[in-house]
Amino acid sequence: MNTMILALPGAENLAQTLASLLHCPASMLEVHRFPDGEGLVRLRTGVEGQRVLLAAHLDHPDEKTLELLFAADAARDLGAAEIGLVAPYLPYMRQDERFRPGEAITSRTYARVLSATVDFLVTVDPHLHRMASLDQIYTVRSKVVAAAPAIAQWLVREVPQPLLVGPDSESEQWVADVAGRLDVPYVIMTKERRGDRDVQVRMPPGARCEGRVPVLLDDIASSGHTLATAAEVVRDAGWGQPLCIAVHALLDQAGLDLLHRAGARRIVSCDTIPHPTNAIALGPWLAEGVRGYLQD
Ligand SMILES: O=P(O)(O)OC[C@H]1O[C@@H](O)[C@H](O)[C@@H]1O
Repeated sequence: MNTMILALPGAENLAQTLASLLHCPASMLEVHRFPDGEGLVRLRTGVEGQRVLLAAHLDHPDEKTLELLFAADAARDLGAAEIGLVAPYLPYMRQDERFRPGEAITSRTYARVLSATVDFLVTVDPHLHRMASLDQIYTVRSKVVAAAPAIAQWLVREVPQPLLVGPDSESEQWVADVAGRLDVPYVIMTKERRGDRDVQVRMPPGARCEGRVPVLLDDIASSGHTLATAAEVVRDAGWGQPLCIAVHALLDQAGLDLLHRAGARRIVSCDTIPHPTNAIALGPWLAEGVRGYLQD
């Protein structure tokens, strides 16, 4: 079966990277906005009998998900044989519980919608905290690509003697993976979240830096408060200015300013979302993740 990549708006670079690594054509989705804000999508090339890989950056998901649903439905309607989604950042994974009475469990709802839309999904380090795997909420085949190998390779090149630091218990899965690949020590802090922009982070008793460069690593930087508070704790401990790494950089300029004010020596991210901090390219790992679905 022939495969083609269909880029949603903003994912043109991702689509071109995948197209060149997977040796298949890429096409850009056309989106027209009517004066009232409604959108109309149009596929510029035929898809009949083909496997269509939708490439999408799903930060700001409320704006982008409808375009994705319309594109997938149009492709299906126009005869696509199979539809896959390559979304390096999978949104709505954090609200996996009803924390207060009456709240929606949006991770489940979002998973149901995407599972009804595509045949398979490839993503990078989804925020699996209380869940063991995506299969608990996604009913389509899914492949999780780990950012850890790329982050470890980047650190080997850029930071001679790192000490990996996770700002909270959730981060240990990613921090331990990277530290294990580099054979370096790591420390996991404890975090208490009191609100969207109000967190308290504590260093575990007895933690030592031993002359290494502290590297704060988290899966998501959203408001930036988790990494900024952790950076302050690192500096208060006398460990110097930390390097901050996020797999998924959602933060805006105010978040970046917050991190700089907290004393981050440098802020870098993987390219799961286009962002000024992007330094770690995941294209080859994503392409490898997709290859498993291109057997016929
Ligand atoms: O503190 P901000 O940047 O807003 O949010 C990011 C944090 O919230 C958690 O779910 C993530 O794993 C990360 O630790």
